Amino acid sequence: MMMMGETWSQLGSLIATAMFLWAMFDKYFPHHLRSLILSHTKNLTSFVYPYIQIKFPEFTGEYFKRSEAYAAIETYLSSKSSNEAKNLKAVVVKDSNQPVQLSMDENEEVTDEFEGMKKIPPRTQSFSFYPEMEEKRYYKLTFHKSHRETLCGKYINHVLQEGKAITVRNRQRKLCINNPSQNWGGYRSTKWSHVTFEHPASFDTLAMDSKKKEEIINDPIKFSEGKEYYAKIGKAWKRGYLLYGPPGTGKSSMIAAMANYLNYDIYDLELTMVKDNTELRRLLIEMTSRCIIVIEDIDCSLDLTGEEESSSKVILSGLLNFIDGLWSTCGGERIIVFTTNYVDKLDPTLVRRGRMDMHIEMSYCGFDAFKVFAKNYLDVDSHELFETIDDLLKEIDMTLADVAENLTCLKKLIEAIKTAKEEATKKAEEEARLKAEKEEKEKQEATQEDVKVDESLAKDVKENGVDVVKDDKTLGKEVKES
Ligand SMILES: Nc1ncnc2c1ncn2[C@@H]1O[C@H](COP(=O)(O)OP(=O)(O)OP(=O)(O)O)[C@@H](O)[C@H]1O
Ligand SMILES: [Mg+2]
Repeated sequence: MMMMGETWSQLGSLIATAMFLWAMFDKYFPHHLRSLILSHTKNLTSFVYPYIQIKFPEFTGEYFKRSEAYAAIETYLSSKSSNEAKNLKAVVVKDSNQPVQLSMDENEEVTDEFEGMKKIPPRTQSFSFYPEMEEKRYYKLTFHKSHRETLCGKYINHVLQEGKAITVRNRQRKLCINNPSQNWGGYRSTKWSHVTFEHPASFDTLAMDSKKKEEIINDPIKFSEGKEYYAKIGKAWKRGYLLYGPPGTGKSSMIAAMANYLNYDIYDLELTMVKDNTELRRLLIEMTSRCIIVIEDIDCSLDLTGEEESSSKVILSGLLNFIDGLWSTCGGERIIVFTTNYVDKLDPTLVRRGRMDMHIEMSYCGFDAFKVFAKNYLDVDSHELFETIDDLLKEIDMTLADVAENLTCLKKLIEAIKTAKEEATKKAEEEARLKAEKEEKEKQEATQEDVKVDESLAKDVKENGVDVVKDDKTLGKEVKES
């Protein structure tokens, strides 16, 4: 404790002396002498520490969008740091040529070499990684001032380009979901959590009408190649699809096939977790480009009836603003997909043409769709039973999920379709019976009501001696008299 007290008192007197000297310097040295001394001090400092430092913060802008430069440096360093840094972070990556990817841990520093500048002591340039108290993370590039020109231009470009190239090489697509809002706060918290997207669906495995499928495939392909076209016509580079149809007809499979084909990330936006427009905007701004934003069951997500009305309307307006308002231009190269089982329930403003560029109906299994399944599941291109199946499918609405489930062999499928048909017939008969019963009951109730009215009228006549007809006449007389 004594030692501590002494240190503090020494420090105090040191500060007091420094302040006294500064005050004397400020008071007695003429202005020109002062600037001369200051410039010499600067030169001296630069001689003693001839390094320049550049910071690359993780987040930029009002909404703290994660900086692309930061991400590129992070990736670039992951390829450099494993030889040098002592503290590393490991991420296991499936199906990659590098199953474990290492990157610099916090407070680490690595030295890099560029264009033969490695001989210059003590180091050419180094990146350090510092989390501060407020958790603002950044990479700091330190280099000798004699390399300023090369390093500020060429080297930084090299790092960013290399970082992006590594990202493309190691690219694993992400399936992101929005976090519950209580997890927000601080710089480091992300609005999205992600897992690696590994859905096996492709346009080849997607069963549907072949002509329709071709149209659908061509559209996103044209879109993804259309950067110049969108710039030329002055439209934001994005496209909206509305997928509608009964459950189990392939809406989610279609989204997965699109993402796999285009090599896009998927952002599965759960609107019911979004509390207001600000939150929505922050989520949307944090998405990477080249992604598909999916809002499943949009009719359930935006409950426009009852208590939820006001907040849902706000979210709806924010969503529309993002689809084709000013916010739509941020990010670029995005596909927005809404799915619903009930297209009629949707707010017309949301699905009007131009807002959702393509409305795609996913319907029950037809013969074309069945043929895709037969090929994929059984490796059969044609078969004598195909005709029977074609006829049966025309008579019954069967979802693709049900067909897929029963496609262990053609005979079993035929049995399943027949059973489904019988069940559907029974169900229809039962519904017709219930409807007839209901109508009959309503008819009977109506008759009983009429009888009751007649009885009460007769009672009135009996008790009061009032006759309706007579009463009417009396009334007519009164009117005339008045
Ligand atoms: N068109 C299709 N092509 C290939 N497989 C399909 C298709 N439709 C359905 N399936 C099969 O049925 C399963 C369910 O399909 P999917 O989840 O895509 O349906 P959905 O239309 O999104 O249903 P929901 O409306 O319930 O979300 C899939 O895992 C897939 O195996
Ligand atoms: Mg689905």
